[in-house]
Amino acid sequence: MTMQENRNHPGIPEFFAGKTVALTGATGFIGQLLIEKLLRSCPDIKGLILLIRSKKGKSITERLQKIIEPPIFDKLRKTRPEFASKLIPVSADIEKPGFALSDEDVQLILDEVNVFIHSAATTKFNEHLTLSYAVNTNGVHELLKLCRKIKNLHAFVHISTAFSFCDKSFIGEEVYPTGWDYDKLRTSMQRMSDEMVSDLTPDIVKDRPNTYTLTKAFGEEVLVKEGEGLPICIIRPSIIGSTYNEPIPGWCRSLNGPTGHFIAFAKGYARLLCARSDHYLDIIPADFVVNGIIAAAWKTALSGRSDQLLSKVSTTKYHASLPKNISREQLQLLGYTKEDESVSVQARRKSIPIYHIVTNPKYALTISRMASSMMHHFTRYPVDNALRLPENVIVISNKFLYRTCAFFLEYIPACMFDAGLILFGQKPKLLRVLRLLSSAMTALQFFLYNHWEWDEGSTLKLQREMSDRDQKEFNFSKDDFDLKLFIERYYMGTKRYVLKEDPLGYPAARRHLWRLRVLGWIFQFCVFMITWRILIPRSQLARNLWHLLTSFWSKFLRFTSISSNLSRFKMFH
Ligand SMILES: CCCCCCCCCCCCCCCC(=O)SCCNC(=O)CCNC(=O)[C@H](O)C(C)(C)COP(=O)(O)OP(=O)(O)OC[C@H]1O[C@@H](n2cnc3c(N)ncnc32)[C@H](O)[C@@H]1OP(=O)(O)O
Ligand SMILES: NC(=O)C1=CN([C@@H]2O[C@H](COP(=O)(O)OP(=O)(O)OC[C@H]3O[C@@H](n4cnc5c(N)ncnc54)[C@H](OP(=O)(O)O)[C@@H]3O)[C@@H](O)[C@H]2O)C=CC1
Repeated sequence: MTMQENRNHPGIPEFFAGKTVALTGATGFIGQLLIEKLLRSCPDIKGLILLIRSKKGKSITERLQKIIEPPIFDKLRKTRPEFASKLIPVSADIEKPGFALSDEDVQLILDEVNVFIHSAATTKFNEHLTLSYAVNTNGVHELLKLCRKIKNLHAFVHISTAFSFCDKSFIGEEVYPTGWDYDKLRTSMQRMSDEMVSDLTPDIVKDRPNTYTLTKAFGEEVLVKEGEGLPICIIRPSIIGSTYNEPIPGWCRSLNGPTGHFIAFAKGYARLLCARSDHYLDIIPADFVVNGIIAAAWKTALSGRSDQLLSKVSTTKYHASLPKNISREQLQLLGYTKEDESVSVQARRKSIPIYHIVTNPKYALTISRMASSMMHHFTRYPVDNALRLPENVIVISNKFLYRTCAFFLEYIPACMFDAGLILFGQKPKLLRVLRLLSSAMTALQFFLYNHWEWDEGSTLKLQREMSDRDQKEFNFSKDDFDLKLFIERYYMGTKRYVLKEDPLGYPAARRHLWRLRVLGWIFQFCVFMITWRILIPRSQLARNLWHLLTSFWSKFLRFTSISSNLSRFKMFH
């Protein structure tokens, strides 16, 4: 589809008019934003079928109410108060066969759905492989079975991650082989106990940092191997931050990604970051991701099946490297395969449209610049009740040095603080927070030490193919993107929506910071005096130094009083 041809096609809102969209992951961060954006910017959409599971004793209707509660729906509440009537919740658990959908709900989906967006995933990095596989890999397999039966499906949008192939440093628009036969692996895991799977996980995960990225990569392979004939596309966002502009700037809601660390630094819980300071942190605004997803659905629907393009694609043979600590026989039993793939599978790896929604080094900030820009916000817009004065985030790349510094600068003060809390009859908390942070830091480490670049060809082409109006309404272009402003909004959003602090509470927070600063000076002075008083009776050198200092001090005082008397004398004469 050339740009000119495409301009004659319906625009995005026109395409969605009268269409029904099904969405998994509706309760998630991206799912919630997608619902809002589709209802706001595609007002004639017929409806949204939301696949939700009941959780923690909450029914799906109760959970739907929670989805539309946050302030991101305020605009819609004002302009289209009846918007919720377009939302149809259906009970679906991705971990279960056929999502445990009722017959009526299956029929509703088959009859009504035109666009399917698959956003559900377990995003926890350290999830048990069996559960991660069930949701992130088998979920895709179950969904494709369902989609094949849908009467009028125009597009299936699968949300993956820019890190699904993070074992490579340049990530192209293709689904690389993981080296595993995911189906055989599933069968093997079914025969094993949870402990056995846990023991083997490091060998299975191999060059990847966690089960999340591996099972997401498998999810993409499912699309390659089982999605033939369907109008599929894949979205790969990098680290999703808060919203940049819409529906409100700075919207975020969990500690995922860097948010937890922003809070820890702002509150003064932590001061150190174990990372390569010259590396880029590829954080992308959530509204760019949502707009990219909607635009990709539109484009996929207009382009048709991805395998129509098969003939144009050349094939390459891949040779994935073998895991090291496990024998070849064991590996083959588990499902590791070196078998050659059919030409059609090889071609599909490159023919499924893939959209990288990333900042890429051209627009990203290095970790050290991000840390210093954060520092500026911490003091300008302080958080309430900071524990310690937020100071410059110290980025240390050497892991041993980091641990040593963390012991002195974070753990010892935390122990002292917790001891103080216990003394005043309160529950200790700082050590627990530091332990959580350290677990998060270990989990995120891989992303702070490695460097990636992504091919953005299809994403840029997609932008060019949108009409001027749609480019504005569904913006994900970085042309006018101000990363520093985004980081500021992200931080303010963290404060307002995650910490739930009053945006007008700065004067009190600043006064609190000032008190902390004075307390810090008093503390440093006391520590100095105590150490000194201990040293003076024991060391001649300390005594000499003390005399030197006091004599300098008295000379200085005498000099200033003489010079001020002199100047007074000059004034009067
Ligand atoms: C100045 C520059 C800064 C840069 C700063 C570095 C940022 C570098 C980002 C890289 C990010 C890559 C992102 C890839 C892009 C996707 O594709 S993935 C999608 C994003 N997914 C995530 O971010 C998930 C990350 N989180 C996890 O994997 C797990 O929660 C963790 C961190 C490993 C902890 O797992 P766990 O020990 O099993 O504990 P879990 O039950 O999950 O949580 C326990 C507690 O920790 C808290 N917690 C969870 N996450 C965090 C956190 N990040 N911090 C603090 N506490 C946390 C929870 O709220 C919970 O608190 P309580 O409710 O008990 O009070
Ligand atoms: N956030 C990020 O930084 C990035 C995210 N992504 C991808 O984007 C997508 C959306 O992420 P995000 O919204 O942030 O994730 P969230 O963790 O906020 O949401 C995950 C969603 O998946 C649902 N889900 C998980 N397990 C099941 C299950 N067994 N049955 C039904 N639903 C289930 C959750 O439902 P429930 O509320 O019931 O648990 C929730 O709605 C994911 O595919 C993720 O991999 C990619 C790159 C970065």
